[in-house]
Amino acid sequence: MAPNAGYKEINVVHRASAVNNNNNKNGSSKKDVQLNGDRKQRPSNNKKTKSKSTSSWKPSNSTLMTLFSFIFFVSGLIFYYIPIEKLIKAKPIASDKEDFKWMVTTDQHVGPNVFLHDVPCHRPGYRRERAAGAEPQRCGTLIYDELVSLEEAARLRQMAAKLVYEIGETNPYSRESINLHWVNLHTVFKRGYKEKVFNETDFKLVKKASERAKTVIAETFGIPRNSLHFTTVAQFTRYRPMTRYSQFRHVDKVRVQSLIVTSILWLSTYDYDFGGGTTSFLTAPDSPPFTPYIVQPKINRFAAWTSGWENPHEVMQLLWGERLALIFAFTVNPNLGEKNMEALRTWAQALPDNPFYG
Ligand SMILES: O=C(O)CCC(=O)C(=O)O
Ligand SMILES: [Fe+2]
Repeated sequence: MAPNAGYKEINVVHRASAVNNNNNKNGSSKKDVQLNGDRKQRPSNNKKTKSKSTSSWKPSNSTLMTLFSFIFFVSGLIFYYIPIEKLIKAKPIASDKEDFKWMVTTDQHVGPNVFLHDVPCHRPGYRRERAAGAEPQRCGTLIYDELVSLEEAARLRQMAAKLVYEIGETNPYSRESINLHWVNLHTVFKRGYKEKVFNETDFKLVKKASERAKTVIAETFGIPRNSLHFTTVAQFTRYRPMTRYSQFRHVDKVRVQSLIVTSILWLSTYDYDFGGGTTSFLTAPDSPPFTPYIVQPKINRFAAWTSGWENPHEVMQLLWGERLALIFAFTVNPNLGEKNMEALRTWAQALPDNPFYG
C-alpha cells in the first residue's frame, strides 16, 4: 500500500507542474493553476506528498564510502598535527577577567646575572629578623636559570620523581592535598638511605644546590649568608592534576612565621612537561595593586622571594602533566633551622623511628 501511494503522489506533483506550465501559456496565474491542479488531482494528503518529494536523496554506497573516507582522512590529519594535550587542554592560566603580566617566560634565559623584581619590603613583618640583625635589605622575587648545570637538574628531577613516588606523602588537611605530593629532605635523609632510594652521590648534589641557593639569596636580598638556616620546609614537590584546583593565594610568612625567604628550583617545564601550573606573584609593576606577575617554570629555573606580606602568590591550576620541584625555605632563627644539609641530616637521623610519619 504505502509505496504505491507514494509513487502515485509523486506523479501527481509532476502533473500539477505540467498543468502549471500549460496554464501559464493560457495566461492564468501560476498560483491559481497550482491550486486547481492540487484540487483536481490530489484531493487529500497534501503534506505527505511534499515530504516524500523532498526526501528523495538516496546516496549510493560508493558516495557514502567516499564521504566517510574524507571525514576519516580530515580527522586523522587533525589528530596527527595537533598533539592530544593541546586538544584536551582547557583554557590556560590566569582568569580571563583578571589582567596579568609575565615576569619571565620559558623562552627567556636568566643568567649569568640574577634578575630581581624589586618590591618594597613590608618592614613591620620583619621585626624579629631586624632584632637579629638579619633583615632583608631588598625584597621581591629573584630569578636565576644557572643554579646548577642542566645535567645536574635532570638528575635532581629523576630523584624528585623517584623519592616522591617511593616515600612521598600528602596531607588531607592541607589546601594543596590530592594534587600535591611531597617528600621532606629530613624524611629522605632518614628513610631514603635505609630503603636504598637515596645515596651519597644524591646527597652531594642536593647539598650543592642548597649551598648555591643560599649564596644567591644572601647576595640578592642583602641578608648575611651565615644567618640563613634551612627549615624543615626543604622538600621535593610533585603536582599532578587530580582535580580542578588552584593553590590558594597566600603569604609564606603568614603560614610559617619564622620564614624569611622561600626558594624553589623547578625541575620540569611549563607547556612541555605540564600545562597551567605557573607561579603567580601579585606584584606586577606599573599595574593596579595585586595584579598577577607570572613566572613560567622550567627545568633548572631557580626563584626565591622574601616571605613577607610584600609577596602574596599562588600556584595556578595544573591542567595536565607533572610538575616537579625542589624547595628550600629559610629562617634566620638558629633554633628553628639548620646551617647546612649535613646538620639537617644529623638532626633527621636522630629522630625516633615512626612507621607512620617520615
Ligand atoms: O610551587 C611553587 O611554584 C611555589 C610554591 C610555594 O608557594 C611555596 O613553597 O611557598
Ligand atoms: Fe608559597
